[in-house]
Amino acid sequence: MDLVLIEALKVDTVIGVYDWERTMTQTLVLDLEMATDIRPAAARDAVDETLDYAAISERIADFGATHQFELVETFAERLAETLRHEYAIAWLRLTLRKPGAVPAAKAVGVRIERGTREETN
Ligand SMILES: Nc1nc2c(c(=O)[nH]1)N=C([C@H](O)[C@@H](O)CO)CN2
Repeated sequence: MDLVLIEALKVDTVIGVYDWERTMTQTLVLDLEMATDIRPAAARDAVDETLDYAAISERIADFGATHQFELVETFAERLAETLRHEYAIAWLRLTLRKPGAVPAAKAVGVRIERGTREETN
């Protein structure tokens, strides 16, 4: 199965478990792999035959701007549900990092995989 990628996408959102985090926007960094067969799009050279990474990046930015969660787990799960509902994504791997949350770490976060990844030639 082929993958459409979005790497190191910055997403501004209100997120965190502490009171001080509820009054400010923080930036999450997102990596997304989405399984799809790219051959129809390649054959026709047509963006409407594939997962449009520009449109999906805008959708993710809008999701961040319109939702507030405490946990990165909740953000990841709800975003994955939303994308799989709105786009033909059979399988995805979403990595969500919260840079600076643990000063001694480069980043902390979660990685989830949802759906079924079919292997094709
Ligand atoms: N597994 C998680 N642990 C923690 C989270 C989280 O979202 N998932 N969040 C926090 C705080 O919001 C922290 O990021 C503030 O610096 C702590 N642990």
